[in-house]
Amino acid sequence: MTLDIKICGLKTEEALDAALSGGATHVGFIFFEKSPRNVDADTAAALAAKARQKLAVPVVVTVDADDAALAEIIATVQPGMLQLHGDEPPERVADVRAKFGLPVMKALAIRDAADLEKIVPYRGIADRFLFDAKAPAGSELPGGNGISFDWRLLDAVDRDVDYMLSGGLDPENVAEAVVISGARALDVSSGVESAPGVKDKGRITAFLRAARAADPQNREIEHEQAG
Ligand SMILES: O=C(O)c1ccccc1N[C@@H]1O[C@H](COP(=O)(O)O)[C@@H](O)[C@H]1O
Repeated sequence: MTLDIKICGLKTEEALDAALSGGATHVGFIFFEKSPRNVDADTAAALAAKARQKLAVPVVVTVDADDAALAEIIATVQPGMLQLHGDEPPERVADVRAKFGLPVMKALAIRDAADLEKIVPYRGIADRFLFDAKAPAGSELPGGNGISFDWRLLDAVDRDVDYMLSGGLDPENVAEAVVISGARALDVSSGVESAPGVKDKGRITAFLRAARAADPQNREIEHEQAG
């Protein structure tokens, strides 16, 4: 399996096209009013439809959203996955999964080894985890802060835990992140922007290229083809 790569916080067709043509497997849409990446449901729906045509998974990102808000967003956008990026407890994740019939990726904030224990009550409930860095004190955003955590911590994660690595990734550090963490899935937002909420298509392309080049699976394939 080659890397899953999610480009998050998309609001424009230009950025979406850069993500899709660079081989993004997932594209994320932020539904959080305080975020500079907040998008309206109709715009996200049009972008999601185009993503689906290219076999990329549209992911709706919410923060402690209630059922009414989720129902409206899901009906309009028709995502393939939900990313719950707030303080949703395991019961709420199970409830959302059951009510909306979509796979759920639960975001967990990581700073040190003890934070990885947060996985335990969600195992068997969340379909996937998203490990993001803890937001800095005073930030209004639970994600999208461009901050990394120590990728070596992920050595301790069981191999059967399906997760995306996020937090402060960018075209310059993603190769190192792949090598150090061993992650099989990546998620990026602010690291492919020219300003908060403004995606940069050159940085999206560079990120995808650098991540794919660092993927040990790709290197194996290239090696087999050469030999
Ligand atoms: O990006 C946002 O504004 C955001 C707002 C609310 C919840 C989650 C958000 N983003 C998620 O955080 C990760 C990490 O972001 P970054 O790469 O460090 O900028 C991002 O990939 C989104 O999934």
